[in-house]
Amino acid sequence: MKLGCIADDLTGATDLALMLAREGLRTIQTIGAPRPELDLSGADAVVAALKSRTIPAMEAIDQSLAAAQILRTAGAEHLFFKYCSTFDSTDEGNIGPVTDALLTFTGSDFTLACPAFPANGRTVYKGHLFVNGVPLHESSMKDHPLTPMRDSNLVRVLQRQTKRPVGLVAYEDVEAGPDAIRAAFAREKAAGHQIVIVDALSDDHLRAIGLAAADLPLMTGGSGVAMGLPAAYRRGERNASPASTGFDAPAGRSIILAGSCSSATRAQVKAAIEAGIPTLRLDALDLASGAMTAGTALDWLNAQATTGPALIYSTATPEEVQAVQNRLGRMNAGEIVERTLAEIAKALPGLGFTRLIVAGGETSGAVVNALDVDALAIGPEIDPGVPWTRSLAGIDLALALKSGNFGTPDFFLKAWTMLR
Ligand SMILES: Nc1ncnc2c1ncn2[C@@H]1O[C@H](COP(=O)(O)OP(=O)(O)OP(=O)(O)O)[C@@H](O)[C@H]1O
Ligand SMILES: O=C(O)[C@@H](O)C(=O)CO
Repeated sequence: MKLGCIADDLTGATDLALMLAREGLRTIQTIGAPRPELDLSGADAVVAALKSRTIPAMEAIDQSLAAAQILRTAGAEHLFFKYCSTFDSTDEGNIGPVTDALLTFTGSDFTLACPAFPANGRTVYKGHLFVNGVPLHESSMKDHPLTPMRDSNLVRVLQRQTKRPVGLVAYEDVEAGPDAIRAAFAREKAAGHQIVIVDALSDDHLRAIGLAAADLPLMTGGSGVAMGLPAAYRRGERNASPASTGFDAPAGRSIILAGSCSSATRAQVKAAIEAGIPTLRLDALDLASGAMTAGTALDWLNAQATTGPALIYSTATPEEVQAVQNRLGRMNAGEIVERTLAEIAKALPGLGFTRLIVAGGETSGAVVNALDVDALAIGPEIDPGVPWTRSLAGIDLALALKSGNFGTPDFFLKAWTMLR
């Protein structure tokens, strides 16, 4: 196995697995660290999806190291730590602490950190992260329910999370190509920097970074910076991207579960409502008081006559989320909603639902754990960063696990048309 990847959330893992598969690596995604009985012998890359983005840093380190050990034992030559393209984290971590621990694990003292993903509007320039052209701290990420991002300067953000000195490889070096990037790595290393934020504004930049960094024992970043790795492993030869074609899915009913409150998900919920999809809104305060339960939602679902997809969502505006968090606390509010969506998900196969779209990384983690899904085969891309997937064992399900901020407004409507 060339590459063992540790992703800090589920939709992030799917995003990375899609990138690697699309660029030509035989890729398997596992939920949690791979179980020993899973046959990984045919895989060039394995992406282990943790749910470690917002847990205490020590726990994130323990889980990441455990996954790293299993991947290494399974033959992984290099490791990749995947986090969000919007660098979701707090001053307590977990990007810095997990990177530190994985550097120590790999016995190395240098890596890069690059969340850029231009296809989804994430670019890094002079160390500053932009989301669709807007500095991170002015984007909707400033209001994220769990990891509000209030500083766009990633050198500063990461330096608050690690004692290892953080440097920058800026646009000029990246633009000049792989050799210049390698020289910049050497320069930064000589200056004592152990982690470098790397600028990237385009896919060409990402491919150049991939070529320059493919030999590092550890890479960290969004899925974008993995784009060049498969070609680097093939020594520069490009892979023809498979066309997005139909995907065989188990027969059954379709449902959308949305726990993401991102602006993209809000637009997708709005479009679904406007298109007349049956919808049920979960109110976080009602869930907390017990006035509404998973049972309420399941009763509603049973009462739906339509054969088309239904939507259950807790998606709310930043003001509504703030009000809920003031009453319940940030993590507690998130957990109450996640627990309810997980409880609903657990009952879905019994009601004949086999085709699911889930919006939100934390939400997807909760839902897929509830459904006992172990590993996923990666299917075609619905939108950049979001593939259809199919469970590899256990209950046969087609799953589209959508990162909060990904997808066009009609995502909840159009994704179904790819299923056969
Ligand atoms: N109405 C609400 N009030 C408060 N918290 C909520 C509400 N709805 C959802 N949440 C919580 O907000 C968090 C959203 O995180 P999640 O990772 O699912 O979405 P996201 O951050 O938009 O997606 P991604 O991580 O893929 O970028 C979850 O913990 C969820 O339970
Ligand atoms: O990198 C991203 O933006 C996504 O893959 C993600 O991690 C969202 O949770």
